[in-house]
Amino acid sequence: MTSYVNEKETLEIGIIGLGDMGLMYAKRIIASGWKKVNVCDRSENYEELKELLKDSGMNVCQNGHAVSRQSDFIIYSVEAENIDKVVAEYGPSTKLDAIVAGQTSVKEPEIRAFEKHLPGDVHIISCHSLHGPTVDPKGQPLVMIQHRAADEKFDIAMRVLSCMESEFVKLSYKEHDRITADTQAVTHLAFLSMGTAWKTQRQFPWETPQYVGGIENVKVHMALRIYSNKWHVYAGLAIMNPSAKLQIQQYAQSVSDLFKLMIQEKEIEFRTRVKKAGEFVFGKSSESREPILLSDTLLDKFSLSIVPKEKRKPNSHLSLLAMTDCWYTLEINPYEHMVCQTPLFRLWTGITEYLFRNTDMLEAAIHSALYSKDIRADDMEFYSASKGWAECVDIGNMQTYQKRFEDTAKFFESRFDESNKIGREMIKVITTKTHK
Ligand SMILES: NC(=O)C1=CN([C@@H]2O[C@H](COP(=O)(O)OP(=O)(O)OC[C@H]3O[C@@H](n4cnc5c(N)ncnc54)[C@H](OP(=O)(O)O)[C@@H]3O)[C@@H](O)[C@H]2O)C=CC1
Ligand SMILES: O=C(O)C(=O)Cc1ccc(O)cc1
Repeated sequence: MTSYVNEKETLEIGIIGLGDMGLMYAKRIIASGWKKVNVCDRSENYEELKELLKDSGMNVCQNGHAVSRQSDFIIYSVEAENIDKVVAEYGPSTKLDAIVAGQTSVKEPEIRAFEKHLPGDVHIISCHSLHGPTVDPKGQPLVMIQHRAADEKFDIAMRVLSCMESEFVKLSYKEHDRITADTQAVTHLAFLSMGTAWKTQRQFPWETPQYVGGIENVKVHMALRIYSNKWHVYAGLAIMNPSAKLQIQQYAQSVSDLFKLMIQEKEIEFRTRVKKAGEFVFGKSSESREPILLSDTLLDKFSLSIVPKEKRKPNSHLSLLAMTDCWYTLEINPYEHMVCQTPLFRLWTGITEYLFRNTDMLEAAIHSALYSKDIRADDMEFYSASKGWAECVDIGNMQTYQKRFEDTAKFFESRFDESNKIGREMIKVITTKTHK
């Protein structure tokens, strides 16, 4: 990649939407020496942001027109739900020959908005950092989509975004949406369902013996991590991704099929189905790999629980058995998606792999799924929750999603700070010690 003399002094970079991701991008771009960074949020936030960012080196603008008129590389970092409206408003002001990108988590609506509202003489390159704003971007995947852009413009975008020190992954927007439907939308659905099931039971999982220790800690902290974030991020990437519906439906179906076999105690059918799926996903292909996850014992230190470890009870791990069943049914190999892994997907695949590679643990889960009456209630609630979430995504109503999300989030609110601290540490450990 050739870089140009004085490029960092002269190239104007614009960011529209100064929420968590937009601000993180702006700070990193400035920190790596780019001198002209024009930013804005909604006009009504202008005065407040101008004051707040007066020493940041950013040029705070009144609105997206001002950013678009003067910037050579503009990144929209707004809610997926708003992308069409926001691009319709500011897109026509885009500077001639500029590059326009978007940071939304789902690309089909973003690309559609760009094609519809941007002038023909601007370049379209999209991007997506596959991690949240509090995760160190270094080494994390950063998807780059050269949709309608000259190579020379794509090089500029890569030079600017190299400040993230992320791993670039070049994809088309369709590939992006297909992969993230699996890595993100389904993963989130499983954690959302766990949260809803716990809430419906009025149960803090760390106070219950079957959720104590080891990989249970991953379930608890990642579920709470999602619920402590903004609902629109998860709603957008599930509801607006055309590829997500099928995968989400299949996950809910897998939960339902397995649960039915469990309550009928159909051991042979259940066992055969679980083993067949496990062989497909984790059999030959994973034997030669280093396991993704750290040991169950190491994960024990990430606990919110005061229940002693000896009091641990077996768990059916219905959520993980269903994930494997879903991958098998859709013939998805999760390892092929690791190029687009998010920390959550890595942990989710990691605990599923851990269960399937540990014969004793898998046996205990199968036995408990079929015969432990005391966890039936939890599994029943998980089954209903996953069905409810899948229906909610299928119907596609953002307000319903918001209500479901916030209802559960409220139940866990008092533990967010504590859990997020542990969750961040967990992600740091798993990404630094076992990356790639
Ligand atoms: N959070 C995450 O973990 C990740 C998020 N993403 C994606 O990045 C995008 C931004 O997410 P995130 O930063 O978390 O969300 P935020 O809600 O924190 O940020 C979005 C910002 O855009 C602002 N905005 C809305 N309309 C306009 C407008 N017309 N002009 C200027 N600003 C506007 C919003 O204002 P207001 O709040 O008033 O609407 C808000 O400040 C989303 O599409 C998300 O899917 C991608 C990777 C990770
Ligand atoms: O790791 C996850 O899946 C997260 O929950 C964080 C996240 C949310 C949205 C994105 O577009 C990318 C990452």
